[in-house]
Amino acid sequence: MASVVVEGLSKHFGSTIVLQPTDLSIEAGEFVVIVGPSGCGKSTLLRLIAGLETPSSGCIRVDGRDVTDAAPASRGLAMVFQSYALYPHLTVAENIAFPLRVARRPKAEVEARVAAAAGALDLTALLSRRPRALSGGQRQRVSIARAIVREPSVLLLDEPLSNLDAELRVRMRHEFARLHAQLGITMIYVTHDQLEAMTLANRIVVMGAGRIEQVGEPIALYERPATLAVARAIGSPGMNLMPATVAAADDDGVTLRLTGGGELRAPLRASPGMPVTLGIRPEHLQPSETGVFAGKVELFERLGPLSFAHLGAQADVPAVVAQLPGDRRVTLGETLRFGAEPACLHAFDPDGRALAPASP
Ligand SMILES: Nc1ncnc2c1ncn2[C@@H]1O[C@H](COP(=O)(O)OP(=O)(O)OP(=O)(O)O)[C@@H](O)[C@H]1O
Repeated sequence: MASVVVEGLSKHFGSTIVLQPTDLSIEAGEFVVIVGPSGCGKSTLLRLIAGLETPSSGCIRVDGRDVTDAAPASRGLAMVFQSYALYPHLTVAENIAFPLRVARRPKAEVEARVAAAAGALDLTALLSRRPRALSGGQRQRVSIARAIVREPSVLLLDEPLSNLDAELRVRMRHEFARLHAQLGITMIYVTHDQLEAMTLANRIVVMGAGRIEQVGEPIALYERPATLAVARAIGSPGMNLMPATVAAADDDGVTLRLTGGGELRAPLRASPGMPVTLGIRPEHLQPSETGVFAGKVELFERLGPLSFAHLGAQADVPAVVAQLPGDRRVTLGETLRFGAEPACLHAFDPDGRALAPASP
């Protein structure tokens, strides 16, 4: 395993800036997940680290060694792609062995390493099959085995599960967690999937429009998103966001006035008069006779253990999604009203930065 450090790394294609100068430091053995909206530059960052793109500026170090100008194969990294890119005419064993054959490793070493990689990915019984005789999940496991067979110090994964069905995604998610624990390898993993990010990552990197918005432990990003983009990226269903104004401020916090009406106290720091975006997660809304979040139920989703009520916007209240217990009965068109604990409220300034706590 190895550390990966990028400094001032940027990429533009012609006049289009795809990645602003970026710093990121990943420790040896860490599992880092990169999330962010489509087109924000996640794959570009991964491809730059892999050496599949040439940076416009900056440098990349793997375990302290500057690899910015090194060929991909000499960086000590391996990459797993969304499309498994297996050779259809080769067996599973031959596919896994391929990188070792290209590197002209001795036969006995190839056999031993293929057996070890196949064992780690539970593929031993399938070694003589060809890819067309495998399920999607098995194919993806072969592509991972092929990536780890050279014992890379860092494994880069670009949306490795996005071609799989929901059940397989869950199984493979567990595989990745197990593989990381077993091999202790540094992993950098790009995904759109909330659950993959929250459950697999030691740290999540949230990207937005060509730059890193925030880096931190999953629960820290969930509890204290530093920007509006992070608030949107972490949590499912997403945080409810609505316009408000700072009506008053004192040492204990602020009074926020919703644009449509209604006031809330929050232990945050801001100047009176400032327009803000108020944020509250669906799971933090509590049924309350006097709450300011209210509306008619337009959509009700029952997931079993819990439910989500989507309340339509009214003249004086914004649209919100609220989480309810799974056994709660709700009729469409019924009016529900919710309040929230002040400590659960988030607010973001006009530049999208989270307001600081009133007492740090
Ligand atoms: N070779 C290229 N030439 C021009 N623009 C490119 C090139 N490759 C990528 N881009 C642009 O760079 C931006 C970032 O692309 P990238 O694939 O890194 O995004 P992403 O966050 O991985 O997106 P997604 O989640 O949809 O895969 C996109 O707007 C894309 O169109």
